[in-house]
Amino acid sequence: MRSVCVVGLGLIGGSVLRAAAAAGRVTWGATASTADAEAARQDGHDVLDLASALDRAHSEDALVVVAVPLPAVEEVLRALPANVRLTDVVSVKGPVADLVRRVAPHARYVGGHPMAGTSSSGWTAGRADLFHDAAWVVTTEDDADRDVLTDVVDLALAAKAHVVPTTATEHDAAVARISHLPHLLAAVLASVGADGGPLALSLAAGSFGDGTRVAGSRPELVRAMCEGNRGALLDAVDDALGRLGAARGSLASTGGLAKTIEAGHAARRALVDKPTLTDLTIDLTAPDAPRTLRDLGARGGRIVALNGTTALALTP
Ligand SMILES: O=C(O)C(=O)C[C@]1(C(=O)O)C=C[C@@H](O)C=C1
Repeated sequence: MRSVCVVGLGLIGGSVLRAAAAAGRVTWGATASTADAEAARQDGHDVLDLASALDRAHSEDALVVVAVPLPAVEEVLRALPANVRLTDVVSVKGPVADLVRRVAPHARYVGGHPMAGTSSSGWTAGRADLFHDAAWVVTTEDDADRDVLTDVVDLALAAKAHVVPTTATEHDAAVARISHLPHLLAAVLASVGADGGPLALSLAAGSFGDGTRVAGSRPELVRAMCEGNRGALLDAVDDALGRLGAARGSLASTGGLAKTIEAGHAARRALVDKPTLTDLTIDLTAPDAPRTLRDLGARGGRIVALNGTTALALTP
């Protein structure tokens, strides 16, 4: 079992460290936050300064997991020893891959992104079970290091997530729609509601609470996430504005909103209805493995188990 070094011990990094430790891995971490470091140590985890944590990762051939916000990634990459096994959990993949190519081209990098979180932050908000049943994206570019790909899949499965393979570009376009746009819409919705005054807020119930939950996240983290995916997010915002404009038009002219509401209802049902899955075995070391995995991800398939060099995957 590969050892795991987590850099950044906030909600996500702290949860990765806990999950890996709970799965029996040797783990240690590093963080620039004194509060997170103290809290993690109090919970019995090994927290080192960044240089020592990375040195140890190098000498023990561990997997380094970068779990800091995008604006802080470059500094961590600059501190990396040569040829280290590297992944990250940042919510955009293209910009991180570009940084790795520019700043740490020697790193053996495969991007990752667990699709789980809460609106809380910091070590104390983390949980070992945060990733249970969550999707954990693994980027499978054609030149992906097969060994590190296996390490990242293995870590995700140890955290009881399932792995969704895709490319950085496809990932960024997808999360713009299902994560970054919702964060932006939640911020807008929260402001619109609050501007309704004390009466409106005193009446706020399920729909307003659900729709604005993530507006409670730390603003600088949401900002880093959205700005880091600017191009894809602008496309998603344009799409949303177009649909909102059409809905406004039909509400104003005919009073009929049926099309918008029925389309949304069908889309939501498709999200909730689980596809039927069948077993499939993939050799992760095969030359065409990245492409095979990407095809699987594009069809809504996922990796749910690893057996040596093979992944047992389920596909619709
Ligand atoms: O559930 C939440 O609070 C989240 O915001 C989690 C969420 C999302 O669903 O948008 C946010 C960012 C992560 O990169 C992945 C998942």
